[in-house]
Amino acid sequence: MNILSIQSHVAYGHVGNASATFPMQRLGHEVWAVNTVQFSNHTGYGAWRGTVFPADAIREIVTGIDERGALPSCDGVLSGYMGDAAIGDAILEAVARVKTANPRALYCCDPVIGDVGRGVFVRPGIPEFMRDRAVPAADVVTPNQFELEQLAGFSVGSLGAAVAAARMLRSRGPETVLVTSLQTPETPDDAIELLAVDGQGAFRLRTPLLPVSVNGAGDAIAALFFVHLLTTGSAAEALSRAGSSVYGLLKATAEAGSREILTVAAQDEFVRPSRIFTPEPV
Ligand SMILES: Nc1ncnc2c1ncn2[C@@H]1O[C@H](COP(=O)(O)OP(=O)(O)O)[C@@H](O)[C@H]1O
Ligand SMILES: Cc1ncc(COP(=O)(O)O)c(C=O)c1O
Ligand SMILES: [Mg+2]
Repeated sequence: MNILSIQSHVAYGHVGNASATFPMQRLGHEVWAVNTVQFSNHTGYGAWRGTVFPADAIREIVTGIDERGALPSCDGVLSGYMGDAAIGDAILEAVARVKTANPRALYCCDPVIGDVGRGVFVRPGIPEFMRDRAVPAADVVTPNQFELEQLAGFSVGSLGAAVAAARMLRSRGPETVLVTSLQTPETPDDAIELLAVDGQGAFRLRTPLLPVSVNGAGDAIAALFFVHLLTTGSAAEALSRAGSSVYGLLKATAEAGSREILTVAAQDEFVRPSRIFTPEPV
C-alpha cells in the first residue's frame, strides 16, 4: 500500500506522523508523510516550540507528488492533527486529487479535536471543519469518545448511545467508524474499549486499562486500523489487529514508565502482537 499521511510532526516523542508513519512502514507500507506542523514535542506538555505550516505549503508538497505521477498508485489518504483550520481545505483538495487519480482510494480522517481529560485542544474552527466538511468527505473516521460526542452533538453515556452516534456519523458519509478510548458505565473499571461500526454491524474490543496517560496512541491506532482495513477489507479484523498492537505498545510503555509511547522499542507489536484480542459483535 501507498499511504499519503497528512498530519503533525514532532521532533521529540511520538504523535501525529511521528507516531503513525513508522508502524505503517514496519508493516511494509510506503508512507508519503506530509507535515501540517513541525513542533518540538506534543502539546500535551503545555509548552512547545515550532511552526504551523501555511495551507499552501501542504498544497505544494502534494502538487510535487502529483508531478511525479504517483497519485494513481495512492491507496489511501490519512489525516490527523491539522494545526489550523485553513489546512483542512488543503487536505480535502489532496483527497479529491487522489480520488480523481485512483477512484478506489479511501480517505481516513482522524478528527483530532480533543479528549475527555483536556477538552478541546485545537484552534477555533477546527471542530466545525471536522464536523461539517471532513466527516462527510471521509470513508473512515476514528474519533475518540470525546470527539464522537462533539461530532454527533450529544453525549455518549452508554454503549448503545455510542453505536447510535457512530451510526449518525455513518449517515453523513463514512462507511466505517472506529471509536477509541470508549468508557461507559457498562465498561468494567479495569478496562477500556474500542468500537467499530460499519454496514455489516458493530464490534466491540475490550482490553485491560493500563496505568498510562499518553499522547499519540490515537494516531497510531488510526494508522494501523486504516492499513489493516485496506489490506483485509474487514473492520472486525482491522479492529483486532490494531487494538492488539496498540495494547502491546502501551503495555511496554507502562512497564518502562515512559511518558512517550515506545514506538521504536516495541515495534514488534505492530507485526506480531504479544496478545491478540478478539472483537465481539454488539
Ligand atoms: N490507559 C490505557 N490503557 C489501555 N489502552 C489504552 C490506554 N490509553 C489508550 N489506550 C488505547 O489506545 C487507543 C487510542 O487511545 P487514545 O490515546 O485515547 O486516543 P486519542 O489520543 O486519539 O484520544 C484506545 O482506544 C485504547 O485502545
Ligand atoms: C502535535 C500533536 N499532534 C497530534 C496529537 C494527537 O495525539 P493523540 O494521538 O493523543 O490524539 C497531539 C495531542 O496532543 C499533538 O499535540
Ligand atoms: Mg486522537
